[in-house]
Amino acid sequence: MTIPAIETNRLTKDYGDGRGCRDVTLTIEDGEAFGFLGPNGAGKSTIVKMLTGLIQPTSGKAQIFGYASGTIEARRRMGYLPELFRYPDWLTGDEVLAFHAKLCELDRVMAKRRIHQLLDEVGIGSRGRDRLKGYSKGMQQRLGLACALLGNPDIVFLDEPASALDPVGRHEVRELLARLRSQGKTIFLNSHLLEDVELLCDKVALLNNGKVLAEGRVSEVLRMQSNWRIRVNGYTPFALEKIKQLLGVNAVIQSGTAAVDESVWLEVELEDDEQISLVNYLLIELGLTIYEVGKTKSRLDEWFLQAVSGLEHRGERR
Ligand SMILES: Nc1ncnc2c1ncn2[C@@H]1O[C@H](COP(=O)(O)OP(=O)(O)OP(=O)(O)O)[C@@H](O)[C@H]1O
Repeated sequence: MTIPAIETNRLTKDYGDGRGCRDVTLTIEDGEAFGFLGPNGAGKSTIVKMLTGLIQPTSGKAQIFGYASGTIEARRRMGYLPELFRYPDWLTGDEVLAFHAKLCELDRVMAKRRIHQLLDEVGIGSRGRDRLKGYSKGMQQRLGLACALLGNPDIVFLDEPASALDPVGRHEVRELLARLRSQGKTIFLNSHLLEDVELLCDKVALLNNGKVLAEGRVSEVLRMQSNWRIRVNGYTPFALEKIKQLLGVNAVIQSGTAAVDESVWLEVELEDDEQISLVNYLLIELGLTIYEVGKTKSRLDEWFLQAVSGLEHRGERR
């Protein structure tokens, strides 16, 4: 049996007034990409800090590849990009990385090679020779990511790695994380960018008020919902009835007014993605013209919103 990359058992941090997190039990296997979701203040960073050994749990246990979190053996296996960090702005990117290379005990030749390679991978390149005071927020974030990867860790903890990035930077980080995943690294990703989590992660857990509210494999969560928007011309209520009849109650039109010869949007909730080709076929058979077909939005969004809707949560919207 292989040892899980991360295992927690009733992990608890009590900051007083019910803040922190309670009884969090998780298992993340070696090589899995895990997305940790939750509203602001849910306790995500608190858990990452306990897993990386930056703070001590009030009770419960956490292990990294079988080693107690916070021990040198556990820390040797991990890289960490904190949510909020600041390097001295008089240093250059190269110098920040060289300092971290010393902390990782890389020898000089290896350090030089790794620094060069990582600066390229995170898109900083030759600007590694510039002082940080000239870096944008996005560049500082990429440098943080390079620091986290310097020691070639088996697990990377990433707390909002794309928060300061523009869409291009976000796309690049997504690609970088996908590469890490294909190299067999374990990724623990705290993120509010659900689309990124949906694309990258194997498993997700949703934290609310310090407790795990729901968890599962992303493929299972996504299989639960399949919402599509279809822009059609020639829609009639008869078409809707026919689709409902043939596909069952899960196919519903949520919006769209009947207006022959004008295009309208149909919102269709299906049992699974496989049904969309049948819906398209039926619409064409019924004489409608299809202009556009697409999923409504990140479906992890819907899972998240449904799971937390109606629940109280601390944080900004109290
Ligand atoms: N050092 C601390 N002392 C006291 N309370 C704290 C401390 N750190 C965090 N908290 C509280 O614990 C709760 C969880 O905070 P945490 O930062 O872990 O949430 P989060 O899910 O990471 O939020 P966000 O998505 O906004 O980053 C919050 O109510 C926060 O105010």
